[in-house]
Amino acid sequence: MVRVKICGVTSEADLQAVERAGADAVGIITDVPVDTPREVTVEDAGTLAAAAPPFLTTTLVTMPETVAEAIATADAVGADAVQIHGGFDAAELREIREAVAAKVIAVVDAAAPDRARAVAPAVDAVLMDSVDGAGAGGTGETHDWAATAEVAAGVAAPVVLAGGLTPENVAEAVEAVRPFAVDVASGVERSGGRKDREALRRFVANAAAADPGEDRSTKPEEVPS
Ligand SMILES: O=C(O)c1ccccc1NCC(=O)[C@H](O)[C@H](O)COP(=O)(O)O
Repeated sequence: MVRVKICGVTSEADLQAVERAGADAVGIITDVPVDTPREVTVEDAGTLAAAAPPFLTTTLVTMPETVAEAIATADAVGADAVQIHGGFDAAELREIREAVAAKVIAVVDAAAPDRARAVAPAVDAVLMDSVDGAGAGGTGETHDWAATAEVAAGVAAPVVLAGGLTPENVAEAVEAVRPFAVDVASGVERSGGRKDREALRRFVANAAAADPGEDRSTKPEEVPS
């Protein structure tokens, strides 16, 4: 069953709505050098992460300039996972992963899928996204799902599909890519940074309906090169 992460929650009311809609994970965005209505302060990110109900995985989404900054922000927020935007190489991501008490998710520009193959062994998951020139997400743009499907089938790490997903296209995306999880920010909003309850419910239901229930919780030990 494909997992669902809802990204860019800015209030406790939306956090509860995400959980009630049946999502598996929630993204809390802080310390990003771009203008987005989904960003909260580091302090508020920590408060939101602490307020999440049990069994809803909290994910810090951030764009650090250095390894030290990534570790400091992860420690300050205390989320279950940390999603790292930026051009960190495998060694740097491994250093972050060894230092933080959280799963590490590397964001990869879907237009440059070779980086996914390079960093996958160093992280807990790879998130293939349609990023902007600064490496930020939340663009609302889809990308080449066939190329991302090749990544999902070919790397050992779980692959998360993001970029331009909506309640209307998520089923087609799941069928095309067969990802471990799907992730959405702008596609389930009523206005910037505020989630739409009905869109959340339809997104989760449509993603689940598209998944045949095949077990992708583990990857084969041998993967094609
Ligand atoms: O959503 C943002 O505004 C954002 C800004 C800076 C860094 C990351 C950001 N979002 C990260 C996510 O995980 C989004 O869910 C992902 O990029 C998909 O966004 P969308 O295309 O709007 O569904």
